[in-house]
Amino acid sequence: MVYKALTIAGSDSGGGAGIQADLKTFQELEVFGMSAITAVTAQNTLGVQGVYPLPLEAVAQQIDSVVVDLRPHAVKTGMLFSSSIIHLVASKIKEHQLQNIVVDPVMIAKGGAPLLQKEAIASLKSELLPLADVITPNIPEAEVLTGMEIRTIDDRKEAAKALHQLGVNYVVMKGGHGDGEQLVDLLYDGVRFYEWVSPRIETKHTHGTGCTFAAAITAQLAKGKTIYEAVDTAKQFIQAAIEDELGIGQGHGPTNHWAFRRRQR
Ligand SMILES: Nc1ncnc2c1ncn2[C@@H]1O[C@H](COP(=O)(O)OP(=O)(O)OP(=O)(O)O)[C@@H](O)[C@H]1O
Ligand SMILES: Cc1ncc(CO)c(N)n1
Repeated sequence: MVYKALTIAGSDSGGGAGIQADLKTFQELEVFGMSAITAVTAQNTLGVQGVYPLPLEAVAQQIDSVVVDLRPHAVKTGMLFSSSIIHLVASKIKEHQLQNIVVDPVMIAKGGAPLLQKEAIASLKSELLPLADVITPNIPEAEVLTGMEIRTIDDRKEAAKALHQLGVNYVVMKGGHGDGEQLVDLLYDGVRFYEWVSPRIETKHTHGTGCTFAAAITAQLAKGKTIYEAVDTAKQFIQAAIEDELGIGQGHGPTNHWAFRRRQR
């Protein structure tokens, strides 16, 4: 059986985040990766130098082309940029009855460059989240989506419940932006909370951690793994990718997408 996953996201010319991180991660986890590019960014480890959204027609056609011929087992969304792209992606998910939808609600790049227009947040909540099986916000994204201030682990749990209420089946709240030496990632399935606690790795090379983590979840769901198994593997994947740093670029470098595979030997 060949498992297939589609990423609908922005291109990161620097190769560490966006479409490139997703495809590399799918490949490393032995899932055939396909893409529909929403925007091209000129980007490197120092920041985002340019953002060029594609015409809606180009985004629609890429999704149609992939789906009618190569039907994916799972779909990940990343940088969607505008409310019109969000509207389009939501209608394509419905039209093609796509399954295992993982929404990474990408809003800003590490250096602060906006990857989602402010006015698109309402469409993200009302149009895309009700179709999502999984959402993978970091803490600032969860704050924007819920309007809540998140300080404690209990706050994170309240926010996860609020996101679940918007129609998402599984909320995976990433803990990279928390403070303290321990990192806590949470999974909420509407009934129970599951936690992954790990030591914070001291490094500046964390460009694309969020994309890579969500892509690993998507790849595992494509293979039919449960959400718990998918998050567990994604956690090991990102841990290895941060630990075995490549140390490339002058700024916040990319993670190491082949580290997890090498450790399996
Ligand atoms: N310094 C770190 N040490 C260990 N794990 C980390 C570190 N930073 C992030 N992670 C892990 O990486 C994953 C992504 O988390 P994070 O909250 O950084 O996502 P993000 O902010 O969306 O990333 P980005 O926007 O850079 O793509 C989580 O599983 C998190 O626990
Ligand atoms: C294209 C793209 N998507 C997502 C992110 C978030 O890391 C980024 N920096 N660039």
